[in-house]
Amino acid sequence: MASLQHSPSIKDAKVLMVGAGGIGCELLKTLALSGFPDIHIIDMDTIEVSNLNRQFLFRQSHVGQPKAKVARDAILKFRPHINITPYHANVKDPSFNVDFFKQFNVVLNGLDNLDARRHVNRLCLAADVPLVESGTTGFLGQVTVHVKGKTECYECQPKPAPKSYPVCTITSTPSKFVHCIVWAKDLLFTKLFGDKNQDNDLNVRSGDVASSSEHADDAFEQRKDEDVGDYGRRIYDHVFGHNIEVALSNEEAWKNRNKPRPIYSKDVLSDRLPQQNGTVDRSSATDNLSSLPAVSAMASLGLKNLQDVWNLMENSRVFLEALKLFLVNRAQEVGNLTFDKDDQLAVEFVSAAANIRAASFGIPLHSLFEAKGIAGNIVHAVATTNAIVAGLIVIEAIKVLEKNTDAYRMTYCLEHPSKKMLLMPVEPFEPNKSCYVCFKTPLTLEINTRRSRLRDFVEKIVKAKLGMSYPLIMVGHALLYEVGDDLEEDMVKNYAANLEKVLSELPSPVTGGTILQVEDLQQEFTCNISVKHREEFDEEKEPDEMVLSGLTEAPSMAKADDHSIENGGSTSNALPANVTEPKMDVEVEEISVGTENIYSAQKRKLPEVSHATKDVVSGDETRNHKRVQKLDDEDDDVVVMFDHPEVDNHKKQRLQ
Ligand SMILES: Nc1ncnc2c1ncn2[C@@H]1O[C@H](COP(=O)(O)OP(=O)(O)OP(=O)(O)O)[C@@H](O)[C@H]1O
Ligand SMILES: [Zn+2]
Repeated sequence: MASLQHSPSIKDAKVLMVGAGGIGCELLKTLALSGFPDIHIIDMDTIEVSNLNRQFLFRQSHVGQPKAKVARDAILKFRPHINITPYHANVKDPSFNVDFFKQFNVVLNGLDNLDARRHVNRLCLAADVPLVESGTTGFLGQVTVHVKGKTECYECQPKPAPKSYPVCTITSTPSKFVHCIVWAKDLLFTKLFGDKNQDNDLNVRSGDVASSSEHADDAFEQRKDEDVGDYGRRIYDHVFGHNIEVALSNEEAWKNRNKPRPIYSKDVLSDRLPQQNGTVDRSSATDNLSSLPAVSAMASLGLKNLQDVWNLMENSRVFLEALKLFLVNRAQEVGNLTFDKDDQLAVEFVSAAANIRAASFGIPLHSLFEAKGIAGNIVHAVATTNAIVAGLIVIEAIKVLEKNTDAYRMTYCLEHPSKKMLLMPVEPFEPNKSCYVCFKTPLTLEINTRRSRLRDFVEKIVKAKLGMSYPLIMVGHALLYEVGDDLEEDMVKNYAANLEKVLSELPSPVTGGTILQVEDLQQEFTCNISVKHREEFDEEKEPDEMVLSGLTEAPSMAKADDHSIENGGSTSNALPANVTEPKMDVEVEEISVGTENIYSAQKRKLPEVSHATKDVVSGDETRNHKRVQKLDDEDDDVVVMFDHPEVDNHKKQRLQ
């Protein structure tokens, strides 16, 4: 340590850390102990109780305070002379522009989402500052080095979309518990407590049956003077009873499938539910009651163990109680809620609804603990992996500062030693010549230029696919659209009018053969898009009526050919927990990282085994490349499957 602290590369270094969560806390500690004198930290979060088990710089008393600032204060207690500058902010904030990034010798990411990672990647490229990128999920982890022109950038390799499911599986023919969870979370929860204007496929589709949507839409509105308890039962009967009956009336759909069973509240629950544990009957809510703090349905009902699998009656009671608590105690949030795995009442509602639906479709029921894991795409964090990854980040950062290019390694942390190795170092890849980010390779967009509006293009392509926040769109020298605070009023009006025009009717028409230049002013990132006019699109397969190709984005692991719904985490792009432990092979399926977690698993050929690897393996190279692969979820449980040389059979392990 002493020798490190005197290393000139460290002594003069100014580094930027993005993210002060699981990896970030470990990283800041390791940087401080290694002698880094000037550290800037950006983190947009405040501390939550659930962070305390592994984000060891934080204590109970810090809950609610900004992570970046508390992390700094904790470090200064034992390294008072270090310069630590905290920013409680989103790294996408415009003040963190290219000039801001240029002041650093290296940027170190400890983030938990793809969006922020892509943003930092682009700023590092624009500012020409090396980036050390990282991520962990459970025991798996990864650290990669990205130096402009020398190694691949963060976006050179495909990042698969979060797992998604065909809409009809979710709405009509669930066969796994995860399908019920997605239905409860993305459709029912959103319909009842979220944005009412959002498209919602909640109602059961049934080919021959005349759509009951008229009836259905009314069903979700609480009627004037309707008691909240009665409303809950009506919703229950509608979604678990009526909708299933509608679905069943389409005989054709059930020829080769097990028929679901309609469930009505009167068959499961007695008319009068006993009040437990002193629960107030809030069905006749008063203003006083609406000021009660957020509550838990299971607590009201005296259900204590998260790991118990509740029966249909218990789930039904939790469902009704949770619905009531939302409407009475959290009325102000209703209409704006999105599912959040850290929102206890939301988890209770979703878990109960998913279980009732599972009961209807003959799918095994699950505990709230398991349901939460599936709904939140949770792979439980392992503090040790974060510590190892943080150490590896610092090792790579030092190599970057010393410009020791040949020594750069991407390192994968594995769950089980293979040939006695838990860490797999690999030489970095060269930049990918077809990368639209670092190689500026043009993209191609198929679109109906006579039907799609500029707004569709901006929302669905520029923002959603290209990850741009402050876009500017040009054809030749003509500006079609831009955002910014300093725009003149008539420009703002022009751009607003352009947004509503179809592409071919813009002042500078966009038609087949047009090259659109799209730029993000903050990221200083430009890409060219070659437009191809296409008349027809497949409603199911291409619902956006736009097909962008040339992106380094892998297809979703689920059937990518179907209109689908994701089981995306609320804030992250974490994979569902079905990531397999690598098998020794000649390929690596790279784990790129999503939350503090890993989100992508792409097959890629490894170059020669790095020297470091050879050393550890004592010469036996050929079998020592790792392959990490994501399985299709054949199981309802959150499982990790291992295919390991030392273990003959696949071994399933439930996540703890
Ligand atoms: N755009 C962003 N700007 C700044 N900080 C970000 C951004 N996106 C994510 N972060 C930060 O990255 C950190 C990631 O840490 P981590 O993966 O441990 O997540 P967490 O939110 O602390 O924990 P968990 O998700 O498990 O509850 C978080 O502290 C989060 O605030
Ligand atoms: Zn690239």
